[in-house]
Amino acid sequence: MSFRITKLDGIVQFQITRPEIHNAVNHEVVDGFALFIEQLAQEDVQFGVVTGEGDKAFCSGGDLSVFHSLRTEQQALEIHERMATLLYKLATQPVPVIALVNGTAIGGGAEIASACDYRLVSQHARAGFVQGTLAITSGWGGTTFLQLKGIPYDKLLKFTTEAKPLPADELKDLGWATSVYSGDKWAAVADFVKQMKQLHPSVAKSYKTLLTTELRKPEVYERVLDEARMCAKLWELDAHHEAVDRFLARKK
Ligand SMILES: CC[C@H](C(=O)O)C(=O)SCCNC(=O)CCNC(=O)[C@H](O)C(C)(C)COP(=O)(O)OP(=O)(O)OC[C@H]1O[C@@H](n2cnc3c(N)ncnc32)[C@H](O)[C@@H]1OP(=O)(O)O
Repeated sequence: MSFRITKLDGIVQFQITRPEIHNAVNHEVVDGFALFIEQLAQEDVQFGVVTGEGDKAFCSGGDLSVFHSLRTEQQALEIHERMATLLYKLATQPVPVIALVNGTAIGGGAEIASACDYRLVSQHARAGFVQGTLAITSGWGGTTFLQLKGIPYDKLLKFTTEAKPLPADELKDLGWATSVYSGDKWAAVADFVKQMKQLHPSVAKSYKTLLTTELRKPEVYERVLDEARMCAKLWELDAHHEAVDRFLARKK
């Protein structure tokens, strides 16, 4: 199985369990995300956590060996619209979700973390929208989420266009990392939620609902779908397919 969902003490955890390929997202992980979002709707759930197995990678984005078989704009649009819709649902459902960025978060992996409410980033982790190195753009809503969450326009434009992973301290300066931790990731989560968990679950859910009023407007979901459409349009071009070919052939 490419993911694991566990529930303990009011916290539902979603872990990508593909450490051998830096927790890249395949179709099974996408299906797992849909299940995770369903489980967040249970009455006794206070927080969600998304993380990657191991200590090297949170998620390295779409699995290039799987998604490389998608050649046309229409073929790419299907998976991008599905993932963008799931991340929009994650961002707008009432339960606060923590991205426990235990390692490299790049491409769609950085978009997944961007859709979460908090980003708890390991001191050794790096994160970036590297899609540009493959001649495409973010396609799962990540840029829209970050703009709506208040990352300054010029900083966000540079962060996306440079397509370069940043270290934890720069992610904090950017306003992407909520906080930076060192040591055990689960202890970091426990410490982060300690005070909030002492209050009635309705408090955290109500404040998230209040603060996502803008995000929940229909025109924002349309913007997220436009982001998927933009990526799919670039996906079809030779520049993208040649870049992925180079990545997959680099060790041969
Ligand atoms: C809208 C989202 C968008 C989309 O899906 O359309 C994307 O997310 S595009 C994909 C963006 N992600 C990438 O471009 C990352 C590609 N991977 C890397 O740059 C590196 O693997 C890195 C930096 C994650 C780790 O580098 P390192 O040198 O430490 O390790 P290796 O490169 O040797 O990786 C080990 C092993 O994992 C495979 N791998 C890693 N990431 C992916 C991936 N995203 N898809 C498929 N396979 C991946 C890598 O090929 C190695 O496999 P091996 O068989 O050992 O060569």
